[in-house]
Amino acid sequence: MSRDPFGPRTALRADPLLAAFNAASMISAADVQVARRLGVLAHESDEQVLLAVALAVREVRAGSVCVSLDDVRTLVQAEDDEAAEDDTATVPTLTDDLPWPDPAQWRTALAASPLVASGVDGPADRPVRWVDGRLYLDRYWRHEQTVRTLVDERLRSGPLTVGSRLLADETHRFFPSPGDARQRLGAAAAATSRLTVLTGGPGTGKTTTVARLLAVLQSVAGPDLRIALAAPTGKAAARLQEAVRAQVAGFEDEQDRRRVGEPEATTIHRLLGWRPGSSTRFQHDRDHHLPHDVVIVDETSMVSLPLMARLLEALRPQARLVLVGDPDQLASVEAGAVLGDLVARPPVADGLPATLAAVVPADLPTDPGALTRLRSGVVRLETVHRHGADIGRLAAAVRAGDGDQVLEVLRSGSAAVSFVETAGEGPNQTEVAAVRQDAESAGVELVAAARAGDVAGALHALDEHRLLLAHRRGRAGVAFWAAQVEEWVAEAVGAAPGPDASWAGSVWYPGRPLLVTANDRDSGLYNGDTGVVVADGEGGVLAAFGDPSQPLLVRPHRLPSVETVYAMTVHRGQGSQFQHVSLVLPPVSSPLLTRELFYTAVTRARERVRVVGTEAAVRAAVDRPVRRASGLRQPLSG
Ligand SMILES: Nc1ncnc2c1ncn2[C@@H]1O[C@H](COP(=O)(O)OP(=O)(O)OP(=O)(O)O)[C@@H](O)[C@H]1O
Repeated sequence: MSRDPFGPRTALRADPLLAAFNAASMISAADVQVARRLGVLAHESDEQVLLAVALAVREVRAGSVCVSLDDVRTLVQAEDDEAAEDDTATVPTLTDDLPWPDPAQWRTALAASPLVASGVDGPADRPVRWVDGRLYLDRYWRHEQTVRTLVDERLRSGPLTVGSRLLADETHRFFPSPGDARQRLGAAAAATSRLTVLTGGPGTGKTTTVARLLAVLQSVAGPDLRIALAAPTGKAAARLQEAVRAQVAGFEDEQDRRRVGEPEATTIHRLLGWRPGSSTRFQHDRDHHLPHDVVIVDETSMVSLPLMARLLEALRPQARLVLVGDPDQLASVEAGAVLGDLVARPPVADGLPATLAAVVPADLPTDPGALTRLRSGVVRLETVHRHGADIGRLAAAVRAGDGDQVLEVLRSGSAAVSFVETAGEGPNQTEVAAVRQDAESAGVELVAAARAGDVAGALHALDEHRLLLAHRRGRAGVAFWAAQVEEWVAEAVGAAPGPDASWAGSVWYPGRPLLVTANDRDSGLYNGDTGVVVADGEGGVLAAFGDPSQPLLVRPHRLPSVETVYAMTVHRGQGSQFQHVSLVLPPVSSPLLTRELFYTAVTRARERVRVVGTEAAVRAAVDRPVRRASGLRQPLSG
């Protein structure tokens, strides 16, 4: 990539080695500055060391916990990089042409540097740490060590005592059918282990398992267990609470309903006692434990390494922790992919399969991989209960990284999955016709319901079709496409019978789809919530959010900051589902085009997903799993 030598992305006065990597976009000017400043403080001027530090800073910015020198030449990801927000950013591909230091010399220089603490037991006061071929900013090393140590302690601490017979009866009572084996196993694991990781794709019954698990736990280890439900975002917490309460209300036995009550869910930050002004210190910490006996976290894929470290520290050692999520989705915006790491790491304890064999012997997995993961407390739900087998097949092929299979499903002519194969990198007007049709018909329905004051109808119409993009800006970004959809809808609504001209010019026009962009406790709205402006029947308007059967209604002047949402990024869509999804892929060169992005996007669809782009873009996405470097997946040497 050519670079303006005086532009803001160019590091001035950089040493030749750092300058070469900066010029190739492998490290930013800010990465170079941090490395240089640390070098000055520690009296380190060896350019090889400073380059490694700059790469470590860059990697944390891109979501990794450390930089692995073995993999560094193939590093290409810039998942949530500021620079990658618009679609002019490209994947750096020049890695082999760069003046890489000799690997052996590089390692020797790092191990001997006064800037670097070498090994697990190296000095505690150095800003950078070198362990098993990985270089960490020391703060991230400490977060990782906290997670490793506390997770291992939980897994090694032996089973919790509960009556095996009662547990077997209760798991079978709540998960009665033969097809519920994994859900039974998950519930039994959560009752006996201090750490359970419950994973599965969309619609595999994770939330259902959580709700029934609450009843099982109260029955076998209660009755008055203090249980916390939490999620990384306010929106995810609100959804969890709603889904769990709906499940509990459906329990047949009144005693079960009473035992579980009406659980509240909150954000992890609020659970830990967030202190305004500090993102790292909480009221509950290693010295002031949470009072809960059970903590269940949903959407754990979005939890960063630092936050997971704080949560683990704040738990009482004897409490049960259940982490629920889909590790194949996009990881947290901040560094780390803890859920994925916990699923992939080698087991540190043996006991759980034997404990569970005494409770649910017929439900133990026979597949060796699943049995190995069970030793780390991991139970994966595999059966998809929602309809949409073709979307499931597509998602499975994406997870498996099988580009041929992905294209076969996309081209299969299925009613649920379609592929608009574009001639160029962006779709032309003809290629975009089907997206336009869906966006228009959803928009017309939305406006009609909103004008009629039909809140439930408007909220249903809001989730009818969603256009998802990788980028915020640029030709393949949200800003461009949202304006396009708004224009289409305005034209379609203008042509529809009976438009109501009295709203013309108002920003609060009925049918305006809203995205909340800040948390607001007063109104009960969270960053990421979507809603719609509806007529109140008295000449005014209300904004409606949430569950169509129990909507939250807010007067416009009480709203926190909102945007119009005719399209959104896949990141924004994470945690939500829509009837129909259209995904417009960015160019092959986009660093955001990854397997996780593609998987997250297609699994947002309940009924139908349409992918718009080139075959090359589909293959590139499937071939590029985001590799967030971390040491959690490897055992420590010595
Ligand atoms: N054992 C089961 N038998 C039959 N239906 C089930 C079972 N478990 C869950 N379901 C149903 O499957 C659907 C999806 O379940 P649930 O919402 O719990 O999945 P999930 O994994 O949490 O999905 P998502 O991640 O999309 O929120 C629900 O309609 C639920 O009632």
